Amino acid sequence: MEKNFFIKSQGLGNEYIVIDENNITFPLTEKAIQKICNVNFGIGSDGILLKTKSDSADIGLKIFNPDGSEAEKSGNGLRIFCKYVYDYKIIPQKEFMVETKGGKVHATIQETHEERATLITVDMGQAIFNSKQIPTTFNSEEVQDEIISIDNQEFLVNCVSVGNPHCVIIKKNLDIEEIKKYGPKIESFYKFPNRINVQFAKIINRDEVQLLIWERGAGFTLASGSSSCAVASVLRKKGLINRQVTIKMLGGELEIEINDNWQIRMTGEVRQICEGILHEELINSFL
Ligand SMILES: N[C@H](CCC[C@H](N)C(=O)O)C(=O)O
Repeated sequence: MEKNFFIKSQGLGNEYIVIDENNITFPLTEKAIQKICNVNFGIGSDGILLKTKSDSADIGLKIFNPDGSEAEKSGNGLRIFCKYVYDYKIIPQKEFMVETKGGKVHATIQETHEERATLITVDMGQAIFNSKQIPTTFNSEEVQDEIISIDNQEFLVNCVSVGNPHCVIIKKNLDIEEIKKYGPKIESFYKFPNRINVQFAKIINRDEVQLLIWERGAGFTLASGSSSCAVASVLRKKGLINRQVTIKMLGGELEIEINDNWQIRMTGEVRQICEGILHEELINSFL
C-alpha cells in the first residue's frame, strides 16, 4: 500500500479517517491530528483511527479526537475500523478481536453488500456505573440523578463509562441550541477530571430513544456509538427501556442490546466515503 494511504468512512454521519501506523511517514502528533481533521486546512473529520499492532487481540486501534486527545473507545469508530480491516483484507475472517485503550472488543461483519453499506456488530464491553471508575469526583458511589449547576442552569446528570466517560441528561424535549450552549461547559465541568461526552436523551417509548450528542474533544456530532451505548445503559438501569432499544440520532439509528450483567452489543451501518494519499504539502504544514 502506498505511503500515507488513508480512507475516510462514516457511521451515521460520524466520520473518521483511517491510517496505518506502519504506513505513515510522519509522527501522528496532536498538531498533525488537528490539521488532518480540520475541514479547511486538512481533510476534515470527527477523528482519526490509527491501526496498530496488538499482542493480545487480532489487531490494535488507537482513537483520536479532532482536538488531538486520545479516546478509550468509539462505537462508530470501531465499526468503521472493522469494515476497513475486512474490506482491505487485513483480516480474512468476518469475526475478530480489536484491542482499544478502553478494552478489547469482539466485532462481527454482519452483511456486506458491494457498493452499499456494511452492517457491523460490536460487543462494546461492560457499562461501569461506579463514580470513581468513570471517572468523576462525585462522593456518591454512583452518579444517578445528581444535580450540577452551570450558569444558574441546573442539570440532572447520570454518568457511566463504556470504556470512555459519558454524562446522560434525560430531557422531555431536545434542543440543538441548548446542547451546543451547555455541552462544552458540561464536557469540562470540574467533577469530570478526564472531561466527558454529553448526551441529551428523549425517551420515545421503551424501545426507542432520541439523542443529541456533544462529544468530548469533538463537539456536536450527528451520531455516536459509545454515546448510544451509554444512554441505553443508563435508561435500562432506571428500568425506563427494554433490553433491546433503537437509538435515533440526527445521522441515523443504532440497535443497542444490554444484557443482564451490563454487557453492551451495538449494531449499525458503515459506508466508505473515499480513499487517498495524504499530500506532502499537508504533511509539511504540521511537521
Ligand atoms: N469523543 C469520544 C470518542 C468518540 C466517540 C463517538 N464518535 C462514538 O462513535 O462512540 C471520546 O472522547 O470519548
